[in-house]
Amino acid sequence: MSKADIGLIGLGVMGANLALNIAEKGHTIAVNNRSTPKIDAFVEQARAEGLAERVLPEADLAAFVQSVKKPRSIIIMVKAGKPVDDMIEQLLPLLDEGDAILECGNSLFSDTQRRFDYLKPKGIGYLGVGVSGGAEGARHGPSIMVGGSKAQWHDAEAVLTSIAAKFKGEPCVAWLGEGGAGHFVKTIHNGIEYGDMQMIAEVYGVMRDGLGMDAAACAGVFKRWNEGPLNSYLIEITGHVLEAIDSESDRPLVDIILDRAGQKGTGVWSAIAAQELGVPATAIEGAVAARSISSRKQERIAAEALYGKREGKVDISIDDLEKALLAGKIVSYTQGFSVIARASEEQGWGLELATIAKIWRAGCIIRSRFLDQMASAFAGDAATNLLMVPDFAELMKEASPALRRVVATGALGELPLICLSSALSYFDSYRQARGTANLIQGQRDFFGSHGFEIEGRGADLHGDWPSLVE
Ligand SMILES: NC(=O)C1=CN([C@@H]2O[C@H](COP(=O)(O)OP(=O)(O)OC[C@H]3O[C@@H](n4cnc5c(N)ncnc54)[C@H](OP(=O)(O)O)[C@@H]3O)[C@@H](O)[C@H]2O)C=CC1
Ligand SMILES: O=C(CO)[C@H](O)[C@H](O)COP(=O)(O)O
Repeated sequence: MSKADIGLIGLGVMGANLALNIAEKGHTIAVNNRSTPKIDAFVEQARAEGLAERVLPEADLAAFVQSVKKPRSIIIMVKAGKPVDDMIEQLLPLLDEGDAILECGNSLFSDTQRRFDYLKPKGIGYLGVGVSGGAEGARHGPSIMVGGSKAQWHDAEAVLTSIAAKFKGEPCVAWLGEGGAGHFVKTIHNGIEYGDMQMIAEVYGVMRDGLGMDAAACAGVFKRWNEGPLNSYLIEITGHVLEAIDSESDRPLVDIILDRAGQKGTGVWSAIAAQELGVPATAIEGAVAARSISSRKQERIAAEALYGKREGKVDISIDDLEKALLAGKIVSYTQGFSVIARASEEQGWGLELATIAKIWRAGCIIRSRFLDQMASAFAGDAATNLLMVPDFAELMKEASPALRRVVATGALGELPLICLSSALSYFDSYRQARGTANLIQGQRDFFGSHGFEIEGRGADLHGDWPSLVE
């Protein structure tokens, strides 16, 4: 084979599937992986899929780089963090000016920005590319969020567009902004994914523990919901997860999976970014906290023994649960998009919320019917807070009473709804013209002379507080 159109390093779950996708779309691809058995397994897979003639496997990194056409585009799809920096250092002496690295893992956006700045003076282009859709998405069409220099994007555009998911023919890929913009948007995508998953799990908890429904009955509800306004990939797979039976025990698989959620970092990064930007993202924060609580299994066992096991049924309709999920989701997406909008202002990225909603409509884990509505809403309205966009305000007016009933029922029925309840509290705080921070300002001035404002009298005023010293 002559030189490959593009190179890819890291044949794990995502890299292998992305490479097959690229080959399937007619591009020749050189591949490399740290451990060679993965290269052999990949070649076998490519052969089985009739794509071997477009694949150029190279176990030696220098030979791999040499096997790619100049100016080279090299995708890195390895574990995020230090492995990416190590890989860049290994590649640097092998690359020529004008070559580009496309880093497609879940990297922290500030790492991407640092790498971009480090490589620029060396004449090496760097794109930080967020890829979502899991193994299936990578193989058949992911959603792709690109950050970096626009010129570099133009060089990679044809390949990335060819492999991206399509929504009614429109490719779910876009250049979003300079430096770390793509990875920032991917991080918030994952934060929203955390919120969606947690709210779904909470509603499942109400069905299982509060309504006494078995896994099959819950599966039936999620399948039905997937036909309505909640239609989405995550609702769809929830139905499948709930109906799976473990062949060894003949029990629903979900009933024997340990209730301890893993997390690799993007949820936490989303929550940290939101806090640093001063944008409330209570749904994402609640979802991250819920995963952390879930991981403390032994503590929870001890606490249940101390406080007693909750028991008994609650009185809530399936219809209310569906609407509560919809309202919670609106709040969570409102928060996620607000974080993106604020970060864009601070970083000068010029991110377009409508474009982001559009490229999330297919391919990614949070794809849903709802995102199409959101893309139209952002396209037609300057508002960055979805709760103020007329269509979503109508939806919220209709669905929020159900969210309130579900949260109240959960509180009285001792069912944990950390994400749904924080979404409701955000909504109630956001729509309250006169809040309670007046008291906080009074307290701050009392103990620290921090000052407060009185309308018509000006800012930085102080109270004549009593001394508590005896
Ligand atoms: N799985 C998913 O659903 C998604 C994952 N991602 C992100 O994509 C990236 C890859 O994930 P995924 O494919 O799931 O991971 P896997 O665990 O399946 O594969 C990890 C890959 O990284 C390589 N690797 C790890 N450490 C090093 C190192 N120090 N030097 C060189 N290579 C190294 C591994 O090589 P070796 O075989 O030698 O160990 C392997 O090829 C991550 O950033 C992940 O967060 C993004 C979207 C979805
Ligand atoms: O990026 C992804 C999906 O969009 C990955 O699947 C990611 O690993 C999910 O995050 P976590 O492992 O923390 O649940």
